[in-house]
Amino acid sequence: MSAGTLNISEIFHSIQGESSFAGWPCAFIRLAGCGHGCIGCDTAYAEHDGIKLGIEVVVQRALAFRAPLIEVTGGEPLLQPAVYSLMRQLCDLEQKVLLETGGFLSVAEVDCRVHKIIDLKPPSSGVCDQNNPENIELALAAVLPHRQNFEFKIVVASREDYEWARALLQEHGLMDSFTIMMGVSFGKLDPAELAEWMLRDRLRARMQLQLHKYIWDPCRRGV
Ligand SMILES: C[S@@+](CC[C@H](N)C(=O)[O-])C[C@H]1O[C@@H](n2cnc3c(N)ncnc32)[C@H](O)[C@@H]1O
Ligand SMILES: Nc1nc2[nH]cc(C(=O)O)c2c(=O)[nH]1
Ligand code: SF4
Ligand SMILES: [Mg+2]
Repeated sequence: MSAGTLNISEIFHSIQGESSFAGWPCAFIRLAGCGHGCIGCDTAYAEHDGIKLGIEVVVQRALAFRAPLIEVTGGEPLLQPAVYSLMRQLCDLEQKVLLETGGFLSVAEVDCRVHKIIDLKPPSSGVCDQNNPENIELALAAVLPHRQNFEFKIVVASREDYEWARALLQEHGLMDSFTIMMGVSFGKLDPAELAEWMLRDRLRARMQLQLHKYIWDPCRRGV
């Protein structure tokens, strides 16, 4: 693909279902392709090739929704070199840009204005050993105001995952400095269980449910 082209799975307008921005109307740019292979990924369809679009077309289609947020997600967006220019151009156009990334690639080259929502994959994902430690280092080294553009998300499917997450968060002191979102792997863990674990431990983290899966059919694409 040429430097200014992106492989796009879908561009859609929905209610932001995840992260500390949940509930806001949001334009989504879902890039195609990943290959990371998380067990339980709910977006396997994005693995397959999408349509090739120039950055300027992607920008115009996203802006056309006139939403307060634009989220770049996937698949794994950071696998495509042109995504960095896309996010920079959206920021230059005064857009509030969110990035959803799987945590295995460094966010070092992402524009500091982008709000980075970085997954920390737990043992049940099967890719726990591929979490990139540089992303925690970058977050801890960041100074205000850019430090507030780091957010971490952990999607748990078991008590083992939860205890792994609690230990990791405590080891790096992440709960003292960053928004930590914790959610359940959809249908695999009762949200009430996670809630009770978090309350009992007085975990300084925020629980999320994937709002869009309660508004629409949980398997529906484009929402
Ligand atoms: C589909 S991924 C795409 C962006 C990026 N590849 C990543 O993993 O963050 C977006 C978010 O959906 C979450 N997710 C994927 N499958 C899920 C599931 N079955 N239940 C709950 N969240 C899920 C991921 O953990 C991630 O936070
Ligand atoms: N409504 C809605 N909100 C989302 N937040 C993150 C999503 C994702 O798939 O990255 C997502 C999604 O797929 N839909
Ligand atoms: S990194 Fe994200 S898109 Fe890729 S398999 Fe994992 S959850 Fe799915
Ligand atoms: Mg999704």
